Amino acid sequence: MIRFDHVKKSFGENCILEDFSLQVREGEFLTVIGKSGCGKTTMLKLVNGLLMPDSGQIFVEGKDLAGTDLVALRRRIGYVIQNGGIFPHMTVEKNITYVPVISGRKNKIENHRLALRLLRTVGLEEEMAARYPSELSGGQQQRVGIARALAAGPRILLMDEPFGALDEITRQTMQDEILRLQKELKLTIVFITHDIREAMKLGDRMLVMEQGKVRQLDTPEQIRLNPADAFVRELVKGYTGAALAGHTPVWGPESEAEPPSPAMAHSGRNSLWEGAVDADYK
Ligand SMILES: Nc1ncnc2c1ncn2[C@@H]1O[C@H](COP(=O)(O)OP(=O)(O)OP(=O)(O)O)[C@@H](O)[C@H]1O
Repeated sequence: MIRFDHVKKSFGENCILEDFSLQVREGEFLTVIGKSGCGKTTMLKLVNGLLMPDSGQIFVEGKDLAGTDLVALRRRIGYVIQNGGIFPHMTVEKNITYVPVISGRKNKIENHRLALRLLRTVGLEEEMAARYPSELSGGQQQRVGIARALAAGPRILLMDEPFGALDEITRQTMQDEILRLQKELKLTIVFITHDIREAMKLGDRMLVMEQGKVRQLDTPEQIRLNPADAFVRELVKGYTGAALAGHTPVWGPESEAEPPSPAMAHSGRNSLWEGAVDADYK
């Protein structure tokens, strides 16, 4: 479904991905974990053409992105970020139908029905369609973000720390919901997280990244049982320890657990994405 072939991506002098190769299978749930700044978001943005590689090739659904209409591609691929990335000045319904509308689907009755159906799909009441994002809880906003990403009927969903800002109970509910949606809609999902337990729970396979390189790509079970090196072992040790102690280690500001190294702590950089999303679809 997604293939990176020897991809290189730099920002100026700063090489972020070098000789990066990866295949994501159709219908797979791939979780991606690694230190802050190791290139996870860069990798994700390369999939929907928000960034282009310096060299190497990227294929989505078998097509080389180099020869693809990137605007059309972005509208076809669902994209969910922390806090949902929904537009505060639009009602929930307008948010959800945003991509269909800018893609030319102007029938108001059909769009209204679509919004109500998607609200039900993500477990929200239909009466929320008329509300503004400020009138929703964080978890509800995240659901609206997912509903919006699903509006164009994507086969691929890219999720960048979507549940990072949620409390533990809401986060677990959302994790179960996204697993249900993935099976129901047969989605291929690439999901970035800083939470090792989330990565283990959701992923059919897990990609552990370090400095723009694949450290290990395998099932959560194999990664737990056979960590490829000391870096992965450290990561898994955090998971096992936390599981025994009964809490989730989150490499973020809200974490009670120490991250494996200070650099592992999350920078919270995703908030920079807010407001940029509108442009991303155009
Ligand atoms: N548009 C840009 N211009 C210049 N440098 C960038 C740009 N986008 C990202 N970077 C740099 O590239 C590196 C990788 O960033 P990226 O966002 O991919 O990391 P990440 O692994 O997703 O981090 P985090 O977990 O903190 O979100 C960082 O050093 C970042 O500062």
